[in-house]
Amino acid sequence: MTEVVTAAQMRGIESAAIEAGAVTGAALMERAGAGVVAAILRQWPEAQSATILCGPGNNGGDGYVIARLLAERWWDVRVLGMGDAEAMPPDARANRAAWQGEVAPLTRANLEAATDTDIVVDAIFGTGLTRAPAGEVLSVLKALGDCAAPLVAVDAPSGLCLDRGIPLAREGSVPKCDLTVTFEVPKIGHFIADGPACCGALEVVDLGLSHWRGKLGADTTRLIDAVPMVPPTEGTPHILPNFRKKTGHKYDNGHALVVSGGPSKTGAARLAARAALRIGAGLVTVASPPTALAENAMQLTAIMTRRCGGAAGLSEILEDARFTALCLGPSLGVGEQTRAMVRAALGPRFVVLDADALTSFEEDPSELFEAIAAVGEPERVILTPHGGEFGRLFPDENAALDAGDISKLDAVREAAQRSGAVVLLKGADTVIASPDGRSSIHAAHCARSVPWLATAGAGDVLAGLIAGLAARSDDLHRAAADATWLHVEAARAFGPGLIAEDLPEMVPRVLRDMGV
Ligand SMILES: NC(=O)C1=CN([C@@H]2O[C@H](COP(=O)(O)OP(=O)(O)OC[C@H]3O[C@@H](n4cnc5c(N)ncnc54)[C@H](O)[C@@H]3O)[C@@H](O)[C@H]2O)[C@H](O)CC1
Ligand SMILES: [K+]
Repeated sequence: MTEVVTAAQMRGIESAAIEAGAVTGAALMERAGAGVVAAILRQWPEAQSATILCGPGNNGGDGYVIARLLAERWWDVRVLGMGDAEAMPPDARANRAAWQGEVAPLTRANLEAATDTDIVVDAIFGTGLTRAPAGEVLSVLKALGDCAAPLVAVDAPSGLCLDRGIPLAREGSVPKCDLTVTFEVPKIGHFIADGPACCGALEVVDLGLSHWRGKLGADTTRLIDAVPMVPPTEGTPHILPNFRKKTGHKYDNGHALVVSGGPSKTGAARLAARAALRIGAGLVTVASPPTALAENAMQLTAIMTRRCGGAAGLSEILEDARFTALCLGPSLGVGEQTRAMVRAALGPRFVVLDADALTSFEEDPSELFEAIAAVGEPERVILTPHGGEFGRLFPDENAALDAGDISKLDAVREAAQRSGAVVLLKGADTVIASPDGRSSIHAAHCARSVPWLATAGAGDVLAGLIAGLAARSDDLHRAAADATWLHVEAARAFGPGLIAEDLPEMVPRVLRDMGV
């Protein structure tokens, strides 16, 4: 998995390399600019003219490099520059001085006059954005949304906070780009909240700063799946998750238990159970209330059924230590009976709590967190809320997230600390955090965008995939990350028209295509 960093971490990586004498800032700026030019030429081979918008810092410096390199290829290049050249940082100033053409002021009027351009390059702000854009530059950022020409962002669409993935100024102030070319390592803001929609396609230029790799610390956020490097590497660069089953007995691949709701509320459990079996749990059993046993049994074959009378019945079933993972919550009903079942479920096995198992603790989330703490074994429980359920369990973190004070990543990290559980907050951007400090982000955007995955029952399937992978795993966070990736891959493999029932059926094809 690729690491993703904050703007501050990126500045640290860059300055450590320069201070160590491994590279000069000027050389980095040249590599950065050349990487953007290569990406533009690859994406728009017919283009011949560009308008480059350069800011007052090193992001602008990259812009002047891009202008020079495109002009050397006989492109018709126009530069709009911001700020006083003398006030720019040294490498940016040098590249501005090396630009032989004119630099017109970066104004909305000058941008709107540039109608005859094939490409617009946004090199206004990158990792150094410290405050909300205002005045003329804000006006320019808003006008960029109306540009007819393709828009390429250097490092970031200007105005986007690279830690939170939200605009630093008011809504509408971050241009929606067609391509964002970032450097060395992608940043968190490229993948969460509004980041993916503003960035468009994302490419990463390797600046050759290898010294930092593997040294960022265990709490560095991981990206589930990788974005293409520039130039593209051989083969598909995505992760090959831990999908291979163990050879041997079916019990060597674990036994997952999925708890069903009552009569006419049983479909969610069967969806989760089928997903768990397809992803490779050795055995899967649906624990069903006696009144729904016939309904479940009539619709299950490879999946077994067990009569389960409430919390006491569940405790009895779980005396069998061969159950290695449990999924509880989908269509279970909200109330004390579900709370009691959650208390019965927590123990020496992986437990996936979803849907009603979460909402049942809305009145007093601390009751759930105390029950999790009482298990005593770390990272045994995962909570898989959508946005609404997250707000019910973690109102403080949710309020700070809504206010834009913290990122989705930080909100989920705090939720993991508060609850003592792995927390997976669903969305087109899914964030997973563990109490041990690990965190992962998955962004289903651009080529991996699957709007048709927003369909009834898809969440039940995700819970089942996690339970199925956890049943034969010793790492719940990893199981959740792999399941999240597979869930999107299955939806991509099916395409539009998908319903939740299709998802487990696509798992074999995805596994086959991966060479599992
Ligand atoms: N990371 C790397 O390895 C490399 C990065 N490069 C590029 O450099 C920028 C970061 O440069 P920096 O000078 O630190 O910051 P910016 O250019 O993003 O902006 C700083 C500049 O802008 C002013 N400023 C900040 N916010 C505002 C605002 N709201 N309104 C007006 N002005 C603002 C601030 O005061 C500074 O003057 C990185 O993104 C890369 O593109 C290297 O070139 C290559 C290696
Ligand atoms: K930019």
